[in-house]
Amino acid sequence: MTNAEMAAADGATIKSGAFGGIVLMERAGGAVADAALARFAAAARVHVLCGPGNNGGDGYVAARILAGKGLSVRLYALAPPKPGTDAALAAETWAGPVGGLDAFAPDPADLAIDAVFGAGFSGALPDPVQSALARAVDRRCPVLAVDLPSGVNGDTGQGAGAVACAATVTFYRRKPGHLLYPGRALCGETIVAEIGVRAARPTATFENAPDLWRGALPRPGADTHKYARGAVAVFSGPRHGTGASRLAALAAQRAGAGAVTILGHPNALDIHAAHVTSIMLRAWGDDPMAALGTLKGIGAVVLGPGFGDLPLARSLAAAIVDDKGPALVLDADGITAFADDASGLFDAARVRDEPALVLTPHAGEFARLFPDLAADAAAGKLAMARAAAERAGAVVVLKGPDTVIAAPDGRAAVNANATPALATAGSGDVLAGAVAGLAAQGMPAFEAACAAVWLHGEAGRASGPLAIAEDLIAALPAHLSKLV
Ligand SMILES: NC(=O)C1=CN([C@@H]2O[C@H](COP(=O)(O)OP(=O)(O)OC[C@H]3O[C@@H](n4cnc5c(N)ncnc54)[C@H](O)[C@@H]3O)[C@@H](O)[C@H]2O)[C@@H](O)CC1
Ligand SMILES: [K+]
Repeated sequence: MTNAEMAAADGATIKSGAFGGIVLMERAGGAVADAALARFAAAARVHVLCGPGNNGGDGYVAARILAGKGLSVRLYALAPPKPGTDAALAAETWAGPVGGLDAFAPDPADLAIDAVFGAGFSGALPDPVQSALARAVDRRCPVLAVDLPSGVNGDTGQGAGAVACAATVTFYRRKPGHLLYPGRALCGETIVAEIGVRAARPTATFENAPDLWRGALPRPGADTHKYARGAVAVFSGPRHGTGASRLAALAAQRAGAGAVTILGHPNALDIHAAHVTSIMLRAWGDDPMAALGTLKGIGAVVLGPGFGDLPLARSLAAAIVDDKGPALVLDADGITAFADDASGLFDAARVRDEPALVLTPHAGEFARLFPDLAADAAAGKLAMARAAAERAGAVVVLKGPDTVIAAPDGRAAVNANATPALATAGSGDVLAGAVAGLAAQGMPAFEAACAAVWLHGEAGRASGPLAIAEDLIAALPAHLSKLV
């Protein structure tokens, strides 16, 4: 849930009359105290740093509970809570002294609880907070964050001046900032505490996990045949650039597509022929689009990996999207081909009721296609991907350690299972092929992209830190077959 969605859920829960805000705050502070006792019960002293809002309120509650359990607790406030708020009520229950942040002098054997800012934070971290947090790091005192490490924006994960925490206790649902970098790394272990909040309305933001798309995975019936199981076409690069398209084609097969064909210039197909067996090869003459037209029942096309010829990629992609035929996964050179002007492609893509175009840019390619969105870095990766998806009428897979998958209807998922092993040549080609393999089997584009990104992450984990792209392909089926 975004910060605003969480505030709305809090508000609706309180309005429902089940219990007041102070009860939620007692539960939130109680969950923080529980986490502190479970992980840092031996702390010589517990320093609680409180801000002026409800995040600080949670801190006063936690301080009172921990002191009641016999721990040596000190409390420091950036500013007193505003009168009349739940935080002011919570502060009244703290009977001990309140120091200023400058009095905070931690030791390595202590614990610091960061209750300065949470969901209500935006903008820049004030200097006194930044220097207090930096003292905890300098003095090697572990930090337990309430809701978010102070300075991390819950919507974007951006966090200038925030420090890496040992653990973070958040409430009800994680926020995008817990999954997007650098926030994800700054949170440490993230603990989600149920405090009795109930959602006001459904959210459009998800962690990418099988629950989101499992129901849409292809499950072929007994009467199926190879073309009905999903036919994919992959455009090859030139003679000395065939590997990327081969990886995409193999990945499409391993994602379950029943018939995969590589289309290419005859001299490139000679190279493919020496490598592949169950993949079909189709030569194009002067007209690659006509060659595509001769293939049976194509459900998805991959264009871009190792393709090389940008003008040809541009005209092919435009023709495929105009045709309202198969889904198109546009990757790598296919994206770069539209760097100067993608408006025609996007206009044609937006006509479809269901998105049939999938763009899989990394940050650099994204900036080529959407320079204005990329320039507004403060908006964050999630907002960027959402705006791009809406503009392009496409599912946008904005790749990275925290890949965001966004649909034109506003849904977006943040992926969290990737490992550095995926940063290897050909890894993106495998992903593009897996998206196409699933889409060709009739999976809607958003679900297909989410599933492919997740399976790619699992394949990376299973293949270990030294995985190469070929290993990822080999590891795909084990993870997919567990889910169908
Ligand atoms: N009923 C609720 O809404 C609940 C909220 N909870 C806690 O409440 C928190 C959210 O509370 P709030 O909405 O009061 O927000 P916060 O307590 O996160 O921060 C709001 C305060 O910080 C100030 N602030 C924001 N950005 C600043 C900046 N750049 N520089 C200086 N000051 C800045 C604001 O003026 C305001 O005083 C959550 O993170 C969670 O910890 C929990 O107690 C559970 C229940
Ligand atoms: K905090």
